[in-house]
Order: sequence, then C-alpha cells, then structure tokens
Amino acid sequence: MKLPQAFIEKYQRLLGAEAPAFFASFDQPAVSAFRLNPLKDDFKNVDLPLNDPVPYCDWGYYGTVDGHTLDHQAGYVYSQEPSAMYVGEVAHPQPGERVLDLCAAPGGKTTHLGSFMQNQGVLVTNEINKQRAQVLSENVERWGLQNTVVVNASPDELEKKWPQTFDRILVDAPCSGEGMFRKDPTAMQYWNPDYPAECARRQKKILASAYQMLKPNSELIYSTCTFSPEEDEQVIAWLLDTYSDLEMVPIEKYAGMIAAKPEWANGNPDLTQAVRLFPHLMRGEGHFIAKLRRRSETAAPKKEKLQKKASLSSEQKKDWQTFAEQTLATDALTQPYLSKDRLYQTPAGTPVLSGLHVLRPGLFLGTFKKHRFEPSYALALALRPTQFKQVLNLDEDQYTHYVHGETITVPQAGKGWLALSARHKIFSMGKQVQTTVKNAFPKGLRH
Ligand SMILES: C[S@@+](CC[C@H](N)C(=O)[O-])C[C@H]1O[C@@H](n2cnc3c(N)ncnc32)[C@H](O)[C@@H]1O
Repeated sequence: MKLPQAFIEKYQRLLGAEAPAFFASFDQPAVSAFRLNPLKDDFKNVDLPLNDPVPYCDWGYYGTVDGHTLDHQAGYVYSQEPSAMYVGEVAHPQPGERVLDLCAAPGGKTTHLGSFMQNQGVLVTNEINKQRAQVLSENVERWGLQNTVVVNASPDELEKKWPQTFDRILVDAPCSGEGMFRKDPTAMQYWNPDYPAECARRQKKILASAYQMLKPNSELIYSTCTFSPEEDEQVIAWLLDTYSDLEMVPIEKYAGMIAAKPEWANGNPDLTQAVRLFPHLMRGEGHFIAKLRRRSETAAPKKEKLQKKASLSSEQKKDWQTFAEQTLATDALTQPYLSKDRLYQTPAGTPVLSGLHVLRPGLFLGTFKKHRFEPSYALALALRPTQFKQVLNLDEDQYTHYVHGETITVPQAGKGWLALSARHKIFSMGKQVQTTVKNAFPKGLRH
C-alpha cells in the first residue's frame, strides 16, 4: 500500500526500530470478525464457524459474515473489526445504568453496549449525521434492543439538555482514521499532516460536551481508530489537565496490546493506563482506548428531568389490548410514547426528549391504523419466542419466498398476527388470514 510520505516520516520518527513492522502491516489483508448477540437465548446457534474466538471478547469470533444470511437478518451477528470489540469490552456497562453512546453510527459499539445491558436501564445512542443516524437506528432494531433511544443531535445540543445525566458515556470519536487505511484505502485521501490536529480540536469539543453530561462517580470511555498522538494521548492529557475531577481507570492489556505512550504527550505517567492496539502487534486494524472516572466529590446533579409517559386514547388502548391479547404472551406496555400514530415503549429512566430530533424513543411497537394495531418489524426482532402466543417456523423454501416478498400458505386456517422463524430464529411477523400468511417483511430488506 502506498502510504503518504509525511505519514511514513512521522511514524518513522515516533516508532523508530518498530516502524518497518508497522508499515509492513499495511500490506497484510484487513482482519474481519463478528460478534454474536447474547440477547438471543440460543445465541450460539449460528451457521458460522466458532472455532477462532477473539481472546478478549466473549461474543467475538474472527471471520466474515454475509449481510443477506438469516443469522444477520435475525440479529444474531454483527460484523465488527476485532480491535473495535475491545472498546465495548472496556466500556462494559452494567444492566440498569443510564448510558450514552455519543458518536454512535453505524452502531458497532451500541450493539455491544446493549448486549451487556440485557435490556435493563437506558442506552441513549446518538449520531450527528442524519443519514448515518438512520443506519444506526436500523442496526438497533436488527439487534432487538428494547432499552435503546436513538437520537440525531450535536453533542452541544445534548449537553444543554442533559447536564450530569449519565452513569457512563462512550465517545468513539470521529478521527483521522489511520486504522482504516488497510480496510478502506480511500480513507487516505483525507489524510494530510495537519489533519490529526484538526480532528483533535473537534474531539476536545465533543469531550467537553460529554464531560458536562457525566454524573458524579461515572465513567467516560474515549476511543479512536487512529494512531496519531495528537488525537490519542494528547487529547487525554488535555482532559486530565482541564477537568480536575477526572482520573484515569486502568485498562487490562491482553496479548499484543500495549500501554499508551506518555512520551507522545506531556509525559503524564497516568497515560499508560490507556491502551493502544497496533496492527503489527495483534490481529486487528488498530485502536486507542482510554477510560476515565469523574470522581464522586463532584456536586450532585440537579433534579433530573425524565421523559413522561404518553396517555393513549380509549380507542388506542382498546386496539393495543386486542392486539396484545391475541398475539403476545407478555403485555409489556408500561412506558408508552406516541409519535403521531406510532407507538413506542420508552425505557424507564429515559431523560427528557422534547426539542430533540429523536429517531426512535425506545422500542417501536407498531402503528395505530383505523380500528386496529399493526405491529412493527422491530417488535418481531426484540421479543423472545416465548413472548409470542404463536411462532410459525418456516422451512427453507418458505423462508426464501417470504424474504422475497411473497405470501405463505399453511394447512390450518387461522386469523391474526404471528411471529415467523426459520431454523427457529425469529426474523419477522406475518398476518394470517384463513390459510394465507400475508407478507409483512420490510420492503427495503426483501431479497
Ligand atoms: C468512529 S465513528 C463512530 C463509529 C461507531 N461508534 C461504531 O462503533 O459503529 C464517529 C462518528 O462520529 C460522528 N461525528 C462526526 N462529527 C461529529 C461531531 N462534531 N460530533 C459528534 N459526532 C460526530 C460521525 O458521523 C461518525 O458516525
């Protein structure tokens, strides 16, 4: 790979004797991997080889995934470069926490954080770019996350809305992407010697907003997929110098991972608690990760403003109940949120959402139509098989026809909504009328 000359000179200077091995790694193929979804009871039931596990991620395996397979469609796998998996592992949120993923699209880290949270607590996932926020929302849906709110806002807007609100914030920052060169050589087009410093200015701005949203005794995780000290050690050194109630939290270094380099910043020895993942030292594209704690002596937050429940009209209540009684083995509508005729379940403890561009204020349950409720595709992917009254398992042929947009004929007449699975993995819902199951598979996903 032809690397920019200024890039070569910079890393020769920084890495010295190690530089040739670093440069040689750019001529090796990019490493791919995937993560399984522990929110599924049978999450290891995938048609993929699981004989090459990622050593630092319980759900990670080296290998590639085809986006059109049932495993992908049904939310059993997420394709993620292996060093990026260590970010979610380091963040490691607990069920019940209120967590913010501030720079989140397309959702690699969000789906990982959600896997730890087990649908308990609130995961707010934000993306500043509108189109990318849409992709994030689709991945949240595919992963079956119930406790996740998807927002499209700038860190600035959020900082004003949500002071001292979160137990844990991940800033997986936009960066110069040097760790992407191998996977996507077009990333090199943006690179110039001043680019890292330009990115660092933006990173500091994002972190300044993130800091305002941290509760006392909370954690901030910062990561980049670049090697440049300006965006890595120097940004963390700046954070520590700027905010006296932040302190480093040590990160475990697995084989091939190395300590961050204080000599690449202001010499602060605490920086060694952060970690660097380099492509010439381990199987992955490379990352930088730091973890900080905001100390508990920070002034307590003012009274929190939480999202209120919506009140359904009596007709909406009736239509929802009719649907839920016929179709679901669970009636989980405790925190309703209405957006026009769309019904959502907002996780309890969601911070107030008014005034923000919210793509998904929680789990999208479905839409009120004239005298009936129509369930969403997201509901099919979010519930366990035991939470449906009826799951119809399709054979391979029926599955192929259904994801193509066709109807299915079944021997026994029936009426109403049911979950559809193939190889016992739920991938959609369908509406039965007599012996026909009508197609409700999203048009955009048909193939
Ligand atoms: C490294 S990517 C995030 C990857 C994501 N966390 C994942 O694991 O899939 C950084 C994201 O930050 C967004 N971004 C760009 N400028 C931003 C800004 N000023 N504030 C917040 N986010 C920004 C980009 O659109 C991009 O989606």
